[in-house]
Amino acid sequence: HSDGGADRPGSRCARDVDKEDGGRTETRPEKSARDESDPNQSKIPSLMDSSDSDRGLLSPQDIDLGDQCFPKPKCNPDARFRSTDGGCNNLIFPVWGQSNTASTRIVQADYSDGRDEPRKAASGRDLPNARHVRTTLFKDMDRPAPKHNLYVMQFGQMIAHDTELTISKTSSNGKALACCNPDGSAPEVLPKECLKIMTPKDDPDSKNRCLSTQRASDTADIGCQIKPVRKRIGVTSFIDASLLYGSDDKTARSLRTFTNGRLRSQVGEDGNSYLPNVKNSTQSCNVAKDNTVCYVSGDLRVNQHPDMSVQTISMLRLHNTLCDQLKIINPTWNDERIYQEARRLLIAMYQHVTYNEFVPILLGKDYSRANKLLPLKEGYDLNYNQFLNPTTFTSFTAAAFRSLHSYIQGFIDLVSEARSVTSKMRLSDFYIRTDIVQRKDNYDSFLRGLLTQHAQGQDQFFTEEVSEYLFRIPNKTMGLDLVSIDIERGRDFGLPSYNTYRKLCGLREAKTFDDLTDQIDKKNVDVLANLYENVNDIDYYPAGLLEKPKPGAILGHTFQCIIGEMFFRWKFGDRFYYEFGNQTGTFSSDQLKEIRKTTLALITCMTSNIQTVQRNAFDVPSKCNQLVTCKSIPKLNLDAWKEE
Ligand code: HEM
Ligand SMILES: [Ca+2]
Repeated sequence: HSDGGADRPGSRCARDVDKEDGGRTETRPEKSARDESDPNQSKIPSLMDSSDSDRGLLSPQDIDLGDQCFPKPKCNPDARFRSTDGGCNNLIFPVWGQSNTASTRIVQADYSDGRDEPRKAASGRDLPNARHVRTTLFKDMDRPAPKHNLYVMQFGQMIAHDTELTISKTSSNGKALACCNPDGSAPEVLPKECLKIMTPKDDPDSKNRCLSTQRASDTADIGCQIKPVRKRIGVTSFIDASLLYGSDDKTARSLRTFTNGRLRSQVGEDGNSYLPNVKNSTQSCNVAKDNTVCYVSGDLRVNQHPDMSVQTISMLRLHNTLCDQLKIINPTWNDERIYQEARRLLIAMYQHVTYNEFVPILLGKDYSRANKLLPLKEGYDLNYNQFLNPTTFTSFTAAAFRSLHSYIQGFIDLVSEARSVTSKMRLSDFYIRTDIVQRKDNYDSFLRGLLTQHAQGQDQFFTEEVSEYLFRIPNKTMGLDLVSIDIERGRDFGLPSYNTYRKLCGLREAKTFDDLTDQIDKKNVDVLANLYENVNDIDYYPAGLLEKPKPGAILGHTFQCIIGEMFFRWKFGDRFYYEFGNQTGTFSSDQLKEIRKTTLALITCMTSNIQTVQRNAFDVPSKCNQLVTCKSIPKLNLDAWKEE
């Protein structure tokens, strides 16, 4: 394949707007794309005309219905730092975004019994088998993203883990619930707390293979009788690095050294620092010995695969580096002060990369700008909105954001400083086995791989490493199917059908299958018409994935709209968002100026031994995005943190 048009040898490189001239030059590579006529410019729901009540937005009372299931925390309105569990971020609705509460919705749930039973077809029959939908529509094809690297995937997964953790249902005696037999076969009768993902009977390859997993725990499981149920959420909703620091005080304390603000770490053979080891590796990782390397951090998914660990270790090193620098600048600061200041700065840097570099890739730069998602170039943003609920909502987490599972590569490159691939790692050989991360210089090689290897494209193809071999254990040939889980998870979460999201996002309601061809290729519409009885039956996740990407974006209309809405709420609904003025957590204007220098390239250089990096660290290196030395990447001057 070839790279994106602007990168062709001989063509002039488009000037990089944000990182080189402060955004004042308006010559953008997407300009021609933007000019293509798009009759349905999508807007995020929060910015749409609120008099258009037919779109199905949940009423304000319904939005915080879940709050009544949880005690209100007592708040200190003057606190300068975020709480660990996210509570009290909103001083009127202090439960919003707090961990161990419930996720919210923006449209009404669709459960067949109005309470918690998965949706049915309009006819009253069962919806099509999720595995059948998956194998029909979402096969494996090597179609790399033209320009974006695997870091886009990895950074996205970090945000996913930062903002949502589904809690699994347990059996009625509170014990862990097994949905499949130990040998991987399907039980005679599936427990009712399990997702109904069956292998079709006529599928010879997967006879009696069990693809089920637990349903998500909800408010009824903790004795709160609201209807429809809300799904529980195990982490803080905010983009606040809870995956590094923890989402509750006990976890947060267990990760600290209580000396000079630093987080606990272990030193690898190469003399660099890594996340600390979990006590019994065999319980948390798929390894034979208790002392094998296997990590702990603020989120228990840290060992899901090596790149997830690498990403979290990068955050750990950033925190500890900031602590060391702040200590030198302010020698009198105690442990608590350094910890909180470093945490606050790290979150600000991470939010800046998120809104300045990551969000425009997903949603398109023009769309991001038009919907107020891009950071300001200077000065404070004064648009904190205390009535905007930042709690992670279900259509985002159970459908739209998961579509990035399409970006996953099945074989992960380890790459040398000269940018040659030194080895390829099969993803399913390393699920929950991260002990290779700190062998030799693998950490740097994984990181260079994230920077250099193309992601898979955002399309209807998924690597079988996730759709056939998810969590495959060594020596076993089969695994789970993440895409079937995603489809069935949407039903578990009570997501209404695709048509609801079309309306919400300003598209015409489809009365017939043919009406879908405004967003979805006719060929795929025909497949949908074969799978589903009625146009109102179609699940949101598969249909959203089939939508044609919007100009300059990697997502189609309704995923752009839903993901846009979520990032809008995480920004304007987060009182501690780094650009806000007039808040208790506001940075000084000198500090804000420094924070805005942050780039993913800088963070990468600060947290590794990599010598060279491309400036646009979410794009593969190319003629227009050449490797430069880390020394030449602009740095933050922390003198702005010196206290008189
Ligand atoms: C190798 C990479 C990845 C693997 C192996 C992976 C695997 C998984 C698994 C096993 C789940 C739980 C599924 C369920 O039971 O419902 C999940 C959930 C999820 N994933 Fe991924 N994922 C990866 C990357 C990503 C990326 C790149 C994104 C987005 C940018 C993402 C977004 C999500 C979201 C939002 C959830 C729901 C979280 C929750 O509800 O707890 N994942 N993923
Ligand atoms: Ca969080």
